[in-house]
Amino acid sequence: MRTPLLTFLAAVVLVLPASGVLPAFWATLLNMIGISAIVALGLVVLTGVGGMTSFGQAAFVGVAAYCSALLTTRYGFSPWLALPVVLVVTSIAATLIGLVTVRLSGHYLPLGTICWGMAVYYLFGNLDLLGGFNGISGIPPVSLFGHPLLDSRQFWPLVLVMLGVSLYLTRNLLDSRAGRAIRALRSGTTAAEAFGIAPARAKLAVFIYAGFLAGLAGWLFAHLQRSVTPTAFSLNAGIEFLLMAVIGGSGRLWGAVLGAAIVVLLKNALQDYLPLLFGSIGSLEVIFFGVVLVLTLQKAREGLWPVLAEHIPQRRSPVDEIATALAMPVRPKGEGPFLLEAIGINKRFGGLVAVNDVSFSLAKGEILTLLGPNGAGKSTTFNLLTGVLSLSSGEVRIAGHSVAGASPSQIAGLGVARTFQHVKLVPEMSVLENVALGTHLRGDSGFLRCLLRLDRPQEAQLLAEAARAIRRVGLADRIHSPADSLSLGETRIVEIARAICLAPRVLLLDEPAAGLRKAEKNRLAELLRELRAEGLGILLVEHDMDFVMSLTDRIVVLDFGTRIAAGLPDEIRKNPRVQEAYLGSVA
Ligand SMILES: Nc1ncnc2c1ncn2[C@@H]1O[C@H](COP(=O)(O)OP(=O)(O)OP(=O)(O)O)[C@@H](O)[C@H]1O
Repeated sequence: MRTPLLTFLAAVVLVLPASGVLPAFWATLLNMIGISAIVALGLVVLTGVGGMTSFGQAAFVGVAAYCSALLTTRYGFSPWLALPVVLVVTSIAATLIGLVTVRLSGHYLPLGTICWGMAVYYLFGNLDLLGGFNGISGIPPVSLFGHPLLDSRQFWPLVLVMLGVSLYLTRNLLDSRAGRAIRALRSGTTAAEAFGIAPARAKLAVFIYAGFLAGLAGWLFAHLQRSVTPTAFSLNAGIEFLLMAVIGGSGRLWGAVLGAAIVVLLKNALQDYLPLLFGSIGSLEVIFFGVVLVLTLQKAREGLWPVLAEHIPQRRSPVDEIATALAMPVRPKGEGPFLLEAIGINKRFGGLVAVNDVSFSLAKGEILTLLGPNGAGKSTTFNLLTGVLSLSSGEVRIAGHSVAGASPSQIAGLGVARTFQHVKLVPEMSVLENVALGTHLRGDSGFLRCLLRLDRPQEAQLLAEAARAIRRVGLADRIHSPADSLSLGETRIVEIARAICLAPRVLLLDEPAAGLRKAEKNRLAELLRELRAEGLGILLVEHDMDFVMSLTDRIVVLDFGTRIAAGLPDEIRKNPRVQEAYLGSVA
């Protein structure tokens, strides 16, 4: 039922305008919706998924439109020949601007995009080569099979095909290893980096992709309008594009199309009717859009598409259970008897010494616990071992190799996986997708391969590996649940499954039993014993003494950042200094 209906609708949308039945005015509106939706799609990925708010996308549309206008009017290029040049030029412009922009964070990022959005607009208006504020006219039409697309009705199928291609590529991207990496960045970079994702590279790639889509839209715009002026690419236009993504649903593909349709149609209606009500006061629609934006953010924070999508049955592709297992990662061979060594490590925060000359080592097939009262320096030690914090002095060695100055991604690459005291999952991603982030370093499908869907065999392997880890930790019935629907205990277990997916040699678990019920703790202890038997070294921070004492091989106790004791569980239990500092305080 669904497929014939969709086919019928698609045929109507494609054929009706092109057949000439639809008035040219409506065909023009359809074209503007399609072109705007392509720009908004870029913003769906950049802002909605990647968390980078940009008010400046209209500048890239303008760069592309002016580039095509120049090439076709001055240098005799055909529009089709100009297209690849336009896309390359826009992507280069996005790379150069992106290199500066993606380093910004917080409110500096949107402010930065406003600045370069305005700068590019004034550049268009002031360059004689580009015709100043009069722009460039006489742009030739695009021809298809020898027929020039002179009329907006003839142009529509071209816009529709380009929109379809953009939707297809973007869908491929989001449903892939590269897409997961981008989605992980929205909840901060710490967890993403811990699994080998390089945030700066992922952000730049998204920025260029959004610029590329804006470039495609700019080319279409130039050859639909057949003239370009700076006004079409002003900051106002940039704000409208962002509005489309937000109103439609900034993280959703179809939200871009819905948002573009709403904003284009509303703008057209407002420009017709507001002057009748208020006289010819200019740009009143901007105020109206402001009100719509505030209402959307209050009533449907995720935009309107998710509200509609609730009524559309979701199709979920099953995990390919028989996908071949991933190869074990090739890592530098271990030197010496220990997987992990902390040698006299220190961390100072201003005048506070959080970790003071602490040393310990972790062997293969061993569980070592770091004990200590609140504020003793355990989490800081974890962050020093994993490269999240830099050492004030001392040395960390992984499998005998010093990791001085290494980033969290590089340390993860050496086989160190971790969980977090404050769970760091991506709330809107499913358990499967969250756990699959742990496989990131075990795949190599890049941005382009993912865009073109050439990553399918490897993607099936990555997802199958994630599904195996989820089954192993006992959460198979929650595999497709969104992470934000889980209990605290379940989220901790999901973090462990994600860590296992890295195929680690060293596993660092920060309070894994917090929030777990008795039966869940027993299952977790069983799992950790299994992992130890497989040769992993496990470093544990945990306050639950029964859990620790039944499981751990050795204990190191910290107090005020200093190591006050180390030994077997029984020795630690009897140590008076420990009882005073820690066990005494919890007894
Ligand atoms: N980024 C930071 N800047 C300044 N001080 C910090 C920072 N991170 C931790 N500290 C301080 O370092 C000390 C050790 O903190 P840490 O979180 O490592 O303790 P912990 O043993 O993990 O405690 P808990 O069990 O409560 O998590 C504390 O006094 C804390 O306030």
